Parts: sequence; C-alpha cells; structure tokens
Amino acid sequence: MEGVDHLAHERNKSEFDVDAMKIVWAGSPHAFDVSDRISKLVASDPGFRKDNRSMLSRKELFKNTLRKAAYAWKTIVDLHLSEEEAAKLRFYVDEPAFTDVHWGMFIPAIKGQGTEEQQQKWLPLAYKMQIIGTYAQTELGHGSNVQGLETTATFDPQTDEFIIHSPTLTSSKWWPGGLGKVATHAIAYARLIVGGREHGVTGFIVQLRSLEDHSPLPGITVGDIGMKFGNGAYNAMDNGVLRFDHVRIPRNQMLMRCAQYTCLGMPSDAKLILEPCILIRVSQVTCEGKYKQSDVPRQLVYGAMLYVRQTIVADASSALSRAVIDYKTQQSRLFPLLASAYAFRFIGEWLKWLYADVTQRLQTNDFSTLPEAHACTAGLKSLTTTATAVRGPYGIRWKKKRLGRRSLSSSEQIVSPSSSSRWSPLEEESLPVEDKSLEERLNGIEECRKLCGGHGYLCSSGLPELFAVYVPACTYEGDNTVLLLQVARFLMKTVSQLGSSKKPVGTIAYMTRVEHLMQCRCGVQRAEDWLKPSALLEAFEARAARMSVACAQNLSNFDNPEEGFAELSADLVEAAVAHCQLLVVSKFIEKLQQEIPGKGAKQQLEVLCNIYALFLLHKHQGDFLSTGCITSKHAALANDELRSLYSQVRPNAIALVDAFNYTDHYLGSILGCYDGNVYPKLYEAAWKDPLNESVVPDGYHQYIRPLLKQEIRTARL
Ligand SMILES: Cc1cc2nc3c(=O)[nH]c(=O)nc-3n(C[C@H](O)[C@H](O)[C@H](O)COP(=O)(O)OP(=O)(O)OC[C@H]3O[C@@H](n4cnc5c(N)ncnc54)[C@H](O)[C@@H]3O)c2cc1C
Repeated sequence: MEGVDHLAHERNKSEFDVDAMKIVWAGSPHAFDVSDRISKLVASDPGFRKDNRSMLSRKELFKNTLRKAAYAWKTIVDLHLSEEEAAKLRFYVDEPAFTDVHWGMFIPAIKGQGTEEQQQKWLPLAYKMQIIGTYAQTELGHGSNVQGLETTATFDPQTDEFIIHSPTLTSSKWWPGGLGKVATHAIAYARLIVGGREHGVTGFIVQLRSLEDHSPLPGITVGDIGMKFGNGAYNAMDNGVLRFDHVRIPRNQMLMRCAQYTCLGMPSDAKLILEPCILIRVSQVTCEGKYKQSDVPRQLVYGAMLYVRQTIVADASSALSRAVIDYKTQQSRLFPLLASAYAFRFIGEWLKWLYADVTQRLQTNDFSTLPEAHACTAGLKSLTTTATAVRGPYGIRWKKKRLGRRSLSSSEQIVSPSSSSRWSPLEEESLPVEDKSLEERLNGIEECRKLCGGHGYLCSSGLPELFAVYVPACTYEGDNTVLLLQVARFLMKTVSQLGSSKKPVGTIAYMTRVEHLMQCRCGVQRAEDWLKPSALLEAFEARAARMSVACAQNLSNFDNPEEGFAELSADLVEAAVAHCQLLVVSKFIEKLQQEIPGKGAKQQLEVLCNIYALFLLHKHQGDFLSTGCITSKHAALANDELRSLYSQVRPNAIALVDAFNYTDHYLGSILGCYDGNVYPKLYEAAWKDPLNESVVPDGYHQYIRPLLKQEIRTARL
C-alpha cells in the first residue's frame, strides 16, 4: 500500500508544532532551509544510492565510494554550492570517505599550523582537490601517546631539506583515513631533529603519490590496513599504513606558523591541562639549521583539535537521533535516548558557540578561557560518543537493591576541601557491582537495535551499519577515557585553586559555591518538585563538586601527584563524567530559558530536559546517594516523576522524531522509513540479497548434493 502513512494515527496524537520543532532542531530557519534542501537533493539523486552498501565486496564498496565522492564534487561545482551547502551535501551523502579527512583535518591543519606562504601555496590546491590530503599522526605503536611517536624528520643543512624516516616497524603510520589508496599528500607528524638535537613532534607536508600516475614516490611504502568492523560502514574508508625510507622534502614543507603578534606566554592552568595532550609543536628551522621555538602559542595548534571535537559532539546527536527513529515501544529504554538526542543537539550548538568565542579570543592573545574550552570539548566528546555508541568506561556501579541501605549523611562522607580526612566513592561500604539492566541503557544505538528485536539485527534496519560507522568515534580524536582524565586534571587544578584569588569562571563557576554545595540538602518533597530547574541543577552541581573534592583530597595523600593520579584514575574519570553531565543538563536548561516559538514546542523540550536529567539521576543514583546529595526518598520521588514524564512524551514520540527532518535516504533504514510500512519493505529487501540471485546456491553441487546423495567419501572437497 504505497503512499499510505501507517503512522498517521501516531502523528495525529502530537501536541506541538512539528515544523517549529524542526527549526529548533536545525538551529535556525536558515540552517533548516539549507539542510532540508540539500538532504532532499541527495535523496532524490540515484547517484547517491546507498541501500546496497552492506552487500558489496570491499573492493566494490571502495570503488563506489570513490565514484560518489567524485560525483558529489561534480554536483558541488555544477550547482555552485556554497561552503555551507557543500558541507551539508557531504554530510547527507553519508559515507565515510577520504574527503572527510581532506576537508576535516588536512586543510584545518594547514590553516592552523602553516605560514602565510604555506597557506598560499597549498590551500588553493587543496580547495580545488588538485591534491588530496590525509592527516598522519597515529603510528602502529603510538596512539594516545603522541610523545612516543617515532617517525623522525632530520634537517640536512647541505641540501636545505628534511629527511623523513620510519626507523622501526612500530613507527609505521597506521590508521590515517584516505591514506591507504587515495591521498597524494599527508600532514605527517615526526620528531624534529636539528643539529643532532631533538625538538619534539612537528607537522610536515609530505607528498606521497605521483600526481601523474598515482604511484607511491620513492621511499614511500603505503597501503590499506584492511577490513574493519561491520559490513559497509567504515570499510568505505581506506585507513592506511605508511612507511618512510629517508624521504627528502624541502625545508619549507615543515609547518612553521609564527604569530603576527607578541606572545604573552601561556597561562599556568593552560599548561596543566594541555601538557599531557599537546605535544605537537610549531617551530621554525632556518636554512642555516637554527631552531627557533615559534612565538605562536601552542594553544593555536590546539584550535584544530577543538574544532574537530566540537563537530564530533554535534555528530553524536545526529547518529543517536537516527537510531532513535527505529523504535518500538519500551518507553523507559527509548525515551531517555530520545531526550539524549535533543540534549546532545543543544550542547553541540553551545560548543559551536564556545569554539567561535575561543578562536576570537586567541586572535587577541586572550587564553583565559582555553583550559575550560579544552575541558569542555574533550569531556563532551567523550560523554556524547560513549552514550551514543557503547557503554562507557563509567559503568553503573550500584545495584538497585543497595539503594535501600542506609546512605551516609553528608557530614559522614564528605569533608570540606581543607580537611585532610579521606573519602573515596569506591570505598563506600559496597564494592562496585554491575547492574546489567541499567548498564544496557547506556548503549544508545545498540539499545535501539535491541528495541527493534530481531529485525534490528538485519542490515536493512540500518542499525548494524550505523553502529559500526559510529563506534570508532569513541577512539579517534582522543580515546574517551584519556580525554576524561584530561578533564579530571582540569577539575583537580580548579579545586586546588579554590582558596586562592583565582576564581573559577564559565562552566566551572559552580565551584565558587563549593562550601554550600558540600553541605546543601535536597529540598525535594514531592515528585513534581523535581521539575524545578533549581532542584535539578543543585543536585547535579553538588554531586560534581563533591566527587571532585573527594578526588582532590585523596590525591593530596600521595607524595607523588602523578602516582596518585594514576592510582585514582578510575575515580577521577567518574568525577569528570559527573562534571560533563552537569554541563549537558545545565545547557539544556539554559536553552529553555530562551524564547522558543511554536505551539507546544517549549513544553515538549521541557519534558525531554527533565527526562534527560532525571534519567541520569536514576542511572547514577549511586553517586548521588553516596555523596549525600540526595536520600533514597528523593531518588524514589525522582523515579516516580520520570515515569510520569514518560507517559507525557508518549503521544509526541513520533512527532519529536519527525522534527529531525531526516529523509528516508539519509536514515537508510527500512524500520525507520517515514510511512512506517515496515513488513512489505523487509520482505522485499530480503529478495535483493545476492544469495537470492539464484535459486540453487553456488556450492550446491560440490558440498550439498554429495551430502544428500551419500557421496561424501568420493566428493572433492
Ligand atoms: C576509524 C578510525 C579512524 C582514524 N583516523 C585517524 C586519522 O585520520 N589520522 C590519525 O593519525 N589517526 C587516526 N586514527 C587513530 C586514532 O587517533 C587512535 O586510534 C587513537 O588516538 C587511540 O590510539 P590507539 O589506537 O593507539 O589506542 P591507545 O592509545 O593505545 O589506547 C588503548 C587503550 O589504552 C587506554 N589508554 C591509553 N592511554 C591511557 C592513559 N594515559 N591512561 C589511561 N588509559 C589509557 C585507552 O583508554 C584504550 O582503552 C583513527 C582511528 C580509528 C579507529
């Protein structure tokens, strides 16, 4: 029954203006217009077909990706699309490809770290795709540990060149997207050696392949690292391996940006937070072989990372919202995910603003907000990608039945920042235990797959591929645990400065009220009291502050802070999670203080915001109870309110998903198609499987018939 909307009865139940909500989701009427127009353009063009992707062999898939990338470029050029429209087009083509790294990492690295001349030379070529770039940082033996990179770049003053070399197997570049088969150039990171002295890890522009016949240049060994998780999915991308054998490049291909302004020096707290992760330098080497530490603040290099991470946070909401659309009904499992999709959308929007603000400040040598911006992008990247794809490093640690136990009063558990007594969330009377049923709820896309029963396991549901494409986001651009540890450093630094004149600002400003937060008691008396933003905020702030302070106290018991940091890393990660969750909740609440036009739109968002916050409170009630922020009575009331909120969102669920405004093409899911006519489509899709191309399968004569005919002993196997 084509053309019939099988979900019309659901849509009729909706209590708000879906078109207004589409604008809220998109961010502005203009953003909605661009997004809507370009998504429809992609969806209606057979050149961007993707429904057969998971059935293609790796070679076919890859070739098809090459064709699509070329076709997308042709479309962009033919239609004179703006940069914004072109980016949207690549987004809706929805296929990991070498172009992601070219536009998302290679070009930003040249912009951020290249000199004026380098930008003038390389950017026009890159913008026209006359060269295709990759970003080669990770090595076979070194990922998060950037300091350990082994590739060397040795300056030869005789020829005014650098010699790029991979001295060991573990120094082989490993993973860069687009490297395997496509990239002609790389930003390769290597240890800079000048006059026999090492000067840290630096970026170099290195040509890899001939621009005439695409063959690797002398001294370059390059290839693809092989099949990855899932069918289709990230296998469209040629993640590559690369070795250098004394490859010579001109000196002016070292990224040597220098500041056009006087450097004011790095603020001390920027140092603390950046040092463990920012090990890439921008410096200069003169033709005489003189090394000069660049006057460009290292923080500027860092800008590129902030950019990529804030885009990853925005993508998390998209990936989760695509999975959410494929729902059945189990409300307590599904609605928190729906609420999370909206929460991540708004925090992504706020991060975009934060990135623009930091970038502007950096231009005027104002580094004051950089440590905070780093903590926000790192922590939120970790939080949102983990919640979207997989269970995070911070599993549920408390069984529900434990919550019936007496919870310690705040004075018993928490000590003031100045006190030296010890409190550890891990030491409280119980040992960490796992609650499988709750734990499962952390897996956004995977949870949606399970909600769809067996059908979710079919590739035609789109969910296996969505998961496979999305799951590496927990690793790339900074492993999620490593990022949370960086947030924890920021928190520990903040706590250590609480008594000083340096006041915490921005997202960490709540720490100025630490004395109150260490002692406050939750004022909730009835379930609906949990709907007050002030009650929610105070509970989340108190939990975050108390966990950070407890970690700081425990750290102070170690003579060697780094040893203490390693020993307490699991607690530190949890404190970082508490801080990041507070951030998402508070920005959702802030969003609701703005004007949101459209009948009922704001009310629906309020319901979602409360679901998001109370679900987190329920899921992490071990933290809230053990730190004495709430009692078990408050936890029970929160749960009552959560159930009531689920029934409020129920009639609007489909409309809230409609507000994502995804085309069936982009969604790529039979279970999620707009008209809801699922079964005929599943049936039809089954017949398209290559195994069904013939009635008698390939292999019948060799392997099945001999069995049936009892001729197995004479069969040629
Ligand atoms: C799909 C995909 C695309 C990628 N694209 C690129 C690319 O274009 N260019 C590029 O250069 N790289 C790329 N990478 C590589 C990526 O950046 C690295 O995988 C990432 O930095 C993690 O490094 P690793 O794999 O060596 O893991 P490791 O850093 O070795 O981590 C392994 C484990 O150790 C833990 N761990 C590591 N350090 C610490 C610590 N200090 N404290 C506590 N725990 C720790 C981690 O949590 C993790 O569980 C890509 C990776 C993937 C999966």
